[in-house]
Amino acid sequence: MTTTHGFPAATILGYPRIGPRRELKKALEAHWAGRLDEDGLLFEARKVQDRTVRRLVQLGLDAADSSIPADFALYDQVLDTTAALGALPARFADLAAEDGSVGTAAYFTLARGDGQRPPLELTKWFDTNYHYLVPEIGPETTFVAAAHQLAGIIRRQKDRGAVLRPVLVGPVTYLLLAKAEAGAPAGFDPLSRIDDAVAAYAGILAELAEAGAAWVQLDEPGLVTDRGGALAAPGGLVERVYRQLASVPVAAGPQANGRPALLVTTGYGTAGDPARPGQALAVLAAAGVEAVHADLVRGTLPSAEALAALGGTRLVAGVVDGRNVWRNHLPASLDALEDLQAQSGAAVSVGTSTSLLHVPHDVAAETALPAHLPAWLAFADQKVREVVALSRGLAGGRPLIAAELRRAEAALRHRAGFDGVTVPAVRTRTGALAEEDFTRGPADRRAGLQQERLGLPVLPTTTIGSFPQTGEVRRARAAVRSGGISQAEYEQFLRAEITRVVRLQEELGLDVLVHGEAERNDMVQYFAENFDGFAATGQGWVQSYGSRCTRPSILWGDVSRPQAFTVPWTSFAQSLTDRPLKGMLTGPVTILAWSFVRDDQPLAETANQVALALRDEIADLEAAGTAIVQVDEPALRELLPLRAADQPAYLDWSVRAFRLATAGAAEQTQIHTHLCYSEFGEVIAAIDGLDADVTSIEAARSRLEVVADLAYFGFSRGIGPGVYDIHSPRVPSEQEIAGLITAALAGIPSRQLWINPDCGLKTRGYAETVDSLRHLVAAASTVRKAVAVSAAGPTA
Ligand SMILES: Nc1nc2c(c(=O)[nH]1)N[C@@H](CNc1ccc(C(=O)N[C@@H](CCC(=O)N[C@@H](CCC(=O)N[C@@H](CCC(=O)O)C(=O)O)C(=O)O)C(=O)O)cc1)CN2
Ligand code: MET
Ligand SMILES: [Zn+2]
Repeated sequence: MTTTHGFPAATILGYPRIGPRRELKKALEAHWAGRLDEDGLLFEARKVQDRTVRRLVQLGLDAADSSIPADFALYDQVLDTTAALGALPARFADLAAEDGSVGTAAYFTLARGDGQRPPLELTKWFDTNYHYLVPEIGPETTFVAAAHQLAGIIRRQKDRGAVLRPVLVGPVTYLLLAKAEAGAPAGFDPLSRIDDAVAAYAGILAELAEAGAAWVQLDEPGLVTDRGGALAAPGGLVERVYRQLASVPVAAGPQANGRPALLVTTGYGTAGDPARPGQALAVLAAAGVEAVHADLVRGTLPSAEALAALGGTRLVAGVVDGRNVWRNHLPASLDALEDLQAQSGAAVSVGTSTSLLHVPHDVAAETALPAHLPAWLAFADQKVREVVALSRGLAGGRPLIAAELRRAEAALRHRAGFDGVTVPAVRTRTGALAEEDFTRGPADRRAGLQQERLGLPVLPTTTIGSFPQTGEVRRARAAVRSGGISQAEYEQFLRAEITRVVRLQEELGLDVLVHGEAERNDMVQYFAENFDGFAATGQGWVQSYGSRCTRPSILWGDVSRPQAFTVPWTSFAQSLTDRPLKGMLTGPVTILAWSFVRDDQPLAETANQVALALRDEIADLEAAGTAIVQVDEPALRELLPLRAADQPAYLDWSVRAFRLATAGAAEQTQIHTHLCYSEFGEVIAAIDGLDADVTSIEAARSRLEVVADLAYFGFSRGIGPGVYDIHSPRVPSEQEIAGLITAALAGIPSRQLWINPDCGLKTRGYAETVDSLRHLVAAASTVRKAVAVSAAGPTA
């Protein structure tokens, strides 16, 4: 399959790392729990690597021609790059070995902290549900060439007969994703360290060439953002960086004193200036890079002019979607590839739009999907086959893959005409929506009516919804799935669990209670399982961060809600207590963000269908007497387009979908929402636009920075900035929480302020949860007294 420049005709940017049966997840968690030593962990990790190489060869990639990426991060690929560069923040400086390299134990300390030192911060990888560890770069950060782990993998695979292509985050994206290390001078920009970083990358390239790598893949998705895109203009930073890296001659092997050939990838959008598609690729080509990749699913086709400018540089055309699970329309992809080939003059390889990290392993592992669905789908393994087929068709002509083209065409035709894909009743309903369906009465009038109904104290305390999902809860769910216990026994178990959680909250003295969400495997999957138009997978695990995975559901058809499903649990919980208890739903945007969504209609249309399904559930909760309903939107910020120009349209439809879900509620019904996993300062106007009566926001880690943004904006509704960081087992003291509440009161009037944790408690254990909530309630009570005194002060 090797052609000019020695680059393979078919490749993928990356492959799921967690293993088809989550082998790596299990090994990691056993290692962290002390049940598996480091050698045992690395042994398991190598097994997953070897299996990946074997499987990819089976699927049609070539083990000897660099078409298989060495993309084997134990925790996160950005952390791998931090480790290869030895770029440790000062608080972890002692973890580096003498040559600056980072061993396995140190690697996990960076990822997870060690009790005294907080770990690197986790944040969203572009607009996905994958989270990376944020590099912390200061004026003094050292950069070394210490890609020993990666070089070791390349050597070991070479001994086994495979020449793999090592993958690193490229230098520009690495520094764009970094934040300034604490203590750096105000305004310090990590990108100002680019020359030092590039020198280290050059050393890493030499190290990898010596280990036997013929090609190295540098991922530069940062170039598809506004900031990174501007750097890719002709004569800009990107050109300078790659000119420098490419200035060393290509030569692989021990003592070759050269570098591997370079593939620079640009997934998740259009690199460079979106008005000049392909220009950034031409810039990279001019700098001397041997191959460039374009995302042709999210990104735009390069212009003819840009293609002509590629010269001898190979184009890897990312036509197979790395982020969704729909079977590729192979005939259309082949048309696009043939056009590209004709226009560029240079050679075109076939690839994926991004790494396949975002999709599950294999459709064939699914045994319980509805019968019509498997033929419409492509998970990672099927996508590899698509890439290989397209590359054969491109090189050898259509007749060579006639059968594949026919099957793809037939599957897509079947999908387009299938019953549940277009449900007239659903269409009629969305077609008849009017402006009033998106609007409630004035917020201040609602607030008055709600307070009359609820009679809450000032600074009311509540939690975000879930209580710890203990092993017992998960085991009960696994048991009912496998038939070990009956449905009735499972429900009995859940009622006992709910009763315990309600009693605990009463004992703690919380003002607004929750039922604890014990019946939910995941806050999105649970809803998908109860809506029509969705399917859930059995083995479709996708890495979210570190060892944590989710099974995104597949939204394949028109969505509706056949019957109430949260009402029985909420009503049962409410029947146990006189305090108000929140109904708990996941919002439309988050349901879309964390599922694989149909690609045959605009997201906005699908969002309205999901919103109406939720609206029906809210109506049933109200009918059952529920006074407060929370509709979580933790992923509102996640789907925000990477380019500022695309953001207003997104914020418009996403906010409207939330309003459609909630605006049917009576004015006396208090609507809450919850947001987390992001900085929210920049979308406060949209949060205000949600028109929820009360909004809880993650804030504890940033010491309530969001309060200043809220005050500046003049946010006028109920607001609960988190005062307890639930992402760590640490128990905050009463004084610490009281301090945060007092700080919040500096920007938020007491009548608006709610007291709550940052997020749900499902990942925590009971011991720390109970102590922390005790401190939270006590702190609220102390500050409440102070507020009452000062309010009474002047007039008394
Ligand atoms: N969808 C989604 N995306 C999200 C979040 C989220 O909560 N949901 N939170 C943010 C952070 N991401 C996260 C992602 C996953 C987890 C997480 O805890 N995942 C669990 C799985 C949760 C789950 O689906 N559990 C199922 C299945 C659990 C399971 O593995 N069961 C065993 C058997 C049970 C046993 O014996 O323990 C099996 O099937 O093999 C259940 O409870 O029913 C894990 O990786 O371990 C946490 C945060 C952002 N994105
Ligand atoms: N209600 C949900 C919970 O408490 C909200 C989580 S946001 C990721 O778990
Ligand atoms: Zn949350």
